[in-house]
Amino acid sequence: MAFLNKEIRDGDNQDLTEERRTATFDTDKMAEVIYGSEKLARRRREISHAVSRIPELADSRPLPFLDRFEKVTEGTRKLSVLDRHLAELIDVNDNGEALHLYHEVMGMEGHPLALHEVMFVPALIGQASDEQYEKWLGRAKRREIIGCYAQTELGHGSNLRKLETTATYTPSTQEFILHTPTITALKWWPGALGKSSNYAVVVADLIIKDKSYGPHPFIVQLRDEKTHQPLPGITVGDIGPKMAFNGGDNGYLGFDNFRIPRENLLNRHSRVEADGTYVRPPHAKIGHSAMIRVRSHMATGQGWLLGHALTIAIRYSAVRIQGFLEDKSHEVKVLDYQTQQHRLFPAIARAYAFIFCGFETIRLYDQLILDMNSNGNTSGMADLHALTSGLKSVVTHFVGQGIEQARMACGGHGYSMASYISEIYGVAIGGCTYEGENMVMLLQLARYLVKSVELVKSGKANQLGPMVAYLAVADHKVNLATGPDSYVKMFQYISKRQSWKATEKFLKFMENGDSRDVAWNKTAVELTRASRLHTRLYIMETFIRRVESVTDIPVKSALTDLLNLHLNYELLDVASYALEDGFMSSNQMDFIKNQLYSSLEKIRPNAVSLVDSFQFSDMQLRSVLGRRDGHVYQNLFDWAKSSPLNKTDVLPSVTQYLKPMMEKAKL
Ligand SMILES: CC/C=C\C/C=C\C/C=C\C/C=C\C/C=C\C/C=C\CCCCC(=O)SCCNC(=O)CCNC(=O)[C@H](O)C(C)(C)COP(=O)(O)OP(=O)(O)OC[C@H]1O[C@@H](n2cnc3c(N)ncnc32)[C@H](O)[C@@H]1OP(=O)(O)O
Ligand SMILES: Cc1cc2nc3c(=O)[nH]c(=O)nc-3n(C[C@H](O)[C@H](O)[C@H](O)COP(=O)(O)OP(=O)(O)OC[C@H]3O[C@@H](n4cnc5c(N)ncnc54)[C@H](O)[C@@H]3O)c2cc1C
Repeated sequence: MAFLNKEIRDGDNQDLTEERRTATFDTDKMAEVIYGSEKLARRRREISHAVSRIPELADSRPLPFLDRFEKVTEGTRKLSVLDRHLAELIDVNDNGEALHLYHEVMGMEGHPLALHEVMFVPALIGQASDEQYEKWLGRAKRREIIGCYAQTELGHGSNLRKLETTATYTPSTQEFILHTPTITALKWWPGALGKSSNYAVVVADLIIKDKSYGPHPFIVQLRDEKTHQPLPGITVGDIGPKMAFNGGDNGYLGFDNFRIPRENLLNRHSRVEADGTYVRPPHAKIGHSAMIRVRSHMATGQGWLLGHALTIAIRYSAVRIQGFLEDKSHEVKVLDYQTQQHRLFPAIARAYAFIFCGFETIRLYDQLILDMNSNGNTSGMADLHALTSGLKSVVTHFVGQGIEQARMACGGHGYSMASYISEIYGVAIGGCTYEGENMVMLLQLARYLVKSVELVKSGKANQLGPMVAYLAVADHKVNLATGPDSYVKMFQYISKRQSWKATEKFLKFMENGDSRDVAWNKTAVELTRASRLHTRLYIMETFIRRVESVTDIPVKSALTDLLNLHLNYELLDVASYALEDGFMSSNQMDFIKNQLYSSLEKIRPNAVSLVDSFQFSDMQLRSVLGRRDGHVYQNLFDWAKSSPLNKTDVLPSVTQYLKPMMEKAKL
């Protein structure tokens, strides 16, 4: 018999199988929606299956038991095995397949190529001229060279204009001299810089004839291509252990008057002529394109990370039996508790929402690149910068929260590395910092919102882009019972009110004599609130659009339940903004709460199937609690027994220190 949930197998934990039997939709069809196409969803399954038949690609031991050195070695070993099998496993020209293969095999703890694919190659694609393409891109794509993206310094990350590494042009030799003038100018943090990369895109302050032209990207060789030794004038190394990503070698880098040829300034958009004449780019911030790209991809990537943690927590919650409801002779699955559902189901809805929203943002990014490359049109940059700044901040924050709730939802075992949730958490919350610290990026979006409100105030509402048009719309009372559009209208009211209030507060400080920067700082918390609300509205709208476009009726129906939960949960979370001026009534508040509780009940039978639809393999999850077959307890015991501490019954530390202490106490 064919089941709708495709994870059902003989011999699985019965409680989990029972959950899977109640699915109202086909999990393969849901996976098509999650991954955007039938082909990618199917290929993911095929690739996972093919990987499982190559024993060398398996982790040699559970990763939590490896020390840092072993993690780096293990990641590199697997990369070399992958390299031999790449063409048989995937279509190497298909990014979706490649991304899945790397996640499956390499996990999320970092590896030598992590930044090569994510930033080095994209920076070349976005910033290199045709000649530079010719010289570097092929080599990079074939991985003859391995690169990273070295921008952040020990003393500066957020404020790019103050990067201290200099690239001084010398017309007599037609070279740039890269130099690290102070300790704070050391590049610090770049992924895969410390030990793996032999090249980097280095962002440095361009100086010509004593004049600074601000940060520019240069391609720089760091190590000898044969020996891998750092070149003379280069100091490079690993920055040490981190909260997560410990299979990766985030690094430091210093230059001692290191010379590179003039052609190494990535000069698709701006260049320096032989005589030192500077040719400006068409848009001042076009050099930031590699960052915009990663920010555009983050919502989807982070949604998947949240999906990992929830797959573990939901499956485990169906297997974990504890406490009673009505029948005192049978303990229940912890998934039956309303508090457990409230902890986990809204996060499932967010994971789906972030993935869908991310796809839409990636399309906007791809369109911008097309426009820039085909006709030099950079007009979409400001909009996309504002949007992705807000999105990366809101999504990473909520994903962190959601993963932490997933951990707590697994009780004591969630705290064990056997759950693997702490690793997922460490990786995900890195996103709150990298690609722009969240507060800093929220304030970037706020600049855009304030400007938009100022346009409306000065009678130029017709110049507003579509995403902020609501800032000029007159207020109307909303009947929430009429469906998703009414929730959007209520959210628009809240978001608009906050943007206006924050802008007016900011303007008032200036009227009272504060400088723009001081007034901005005094309003900053209110401004970040406006940015969050605007971004949550965008996420809500994209979720609605995606669900409306689904054609498979059972899938659409299950997604509609998730969407309704999302709408009610989101509105409840921000209701105080509309309650304080009476725009929302207390009856409406009760309505939202009741809708939310009834959504939890509706979703309950599909909970396991909604996370199964992510189709993460056991290898990818690396979690004893989240195993597909639900056989948690025996495997937890086996996992614990494999701890290196259990190799002997009596540890040398006991013999050497503990026993003498105990013996002394006896005297
Ligand atoms: C294919 C897969 C891709 C990605 C993977 C995605 C997700 C991963 C998900 C899961 C992870 C799983 C595994 C992880 C594996 C690997 C890890 C992956 C990636 C890690 C990479 C990390 C790399 C880095 O962190 S690189 C360093 C990043 N650094 C920053 O982001 C610095 C932040 N600061 C800034 O960007 C700028 O300083 C600033 C934007 C804050 C200000 O810029 P600037 O000083 O230049 O501007 P101002 O003068 O203040 O403003 C003038 C106006 O210019 C506007 N502006 C600024 N920037 C832009 C822009 N880019 N475009 C357009 N306009 C811009 C600004 O708003 C001002 O406008 P106004 O009109 O005057 O208001
Ligand atoms: C896992 C990881 C991977 C990374 N990979 C790379 C990489 O590959 N390449 C690379 O170049 N870099 C990388 N980075 C560095 C990262 O991009 C920076 O750390 C990040 O941009 C934050 O900058 P910062 O460290 O200077 O933070 P800071 O700016 O020092 O932040 C400290 C505090 O100051 C606040 N703050 C700073 N400025 C303002 C402001 N104007 N207004 C209000 N508050 C402010 C922040 O909100 C924060 O609370 C990585 C970082 C991590 C954690």
